Amino acid sequence: MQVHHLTKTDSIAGKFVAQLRDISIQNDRLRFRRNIERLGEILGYELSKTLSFSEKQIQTPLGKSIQFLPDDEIVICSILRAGLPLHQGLLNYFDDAENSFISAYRHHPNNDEQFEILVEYLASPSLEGKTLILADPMLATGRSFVNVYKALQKMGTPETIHLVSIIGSEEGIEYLEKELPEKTQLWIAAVDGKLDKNGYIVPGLGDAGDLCFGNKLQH
Ligand SMILES: O=P(O)(O)OC[C@H]1O[C@H](OP(=O)(O)OP(=O)(O)O)[C@H](O)[C@@H]1O
Ligand SMILES: O=c1cc[nH]c(=O)[nH]1
Ligand SMILES: [Mg+2]
Repeated sequence: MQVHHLTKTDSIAGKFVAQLRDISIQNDRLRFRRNIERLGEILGYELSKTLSFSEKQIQTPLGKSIQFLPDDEIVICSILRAGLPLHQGLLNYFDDAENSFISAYRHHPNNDEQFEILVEYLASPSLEGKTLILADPMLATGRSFVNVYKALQKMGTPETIHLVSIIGSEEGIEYLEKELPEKTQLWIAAVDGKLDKNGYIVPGLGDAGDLCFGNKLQH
């Protein structure tokens, strides 16, 4: 797996990540969602440089212009809930992409720290031969990305797989490297060192789904 780590080099993306993390700013839900969306736009722009381009002739009012345009058939798939604003950011740039939605949540069967990832809802076009962009802002244990990837296999085999995320853990990235095809590319804004006993990224940002949309009951 190739890892593209955005905030290794300084850019305005670092400010958006800082605002997502900052407890004095992150409870402004509108700003929180918009910062995820902005990072989706930036990560989407970066990954667009790896698409396949071909020459097209464009007629302007004054003449003809040669432009190189992407040929990839893109499907953006986001993992509910927290993937929604990231999905919107990607869709702002890949506006003619097809779209998939899939749910994944942490189910705590014994009301303790142990959890399993349940994947239930899936709506997707065929992925056969296409460029799949799988979006989830948090990559903690990596089990949501992997379980979702497995659930998507019945929709066909994508030609290219891009994972887009905002904050990941080193452990989660190692798990993806073991479980996902080698050709997978990960586009991520920041990588943190640790997970706590509840599987949350430290320092991370907290619970991305709740910060976007409000608390949910555990079940
Ligand atoms: O790498 P993992 O250990 O699988 O953790 C990451 C997952 O956890 C969060 O979802 P959550 O289950 O909180 O659902 P939500 O988006 O509905 O809040 C996040 O959005 C990822 O999907
Ligand atoms: O740190 C984490 C881990 C899982 N889900 C989140 O929203 N945050
Ligand atoms: Mg959550």
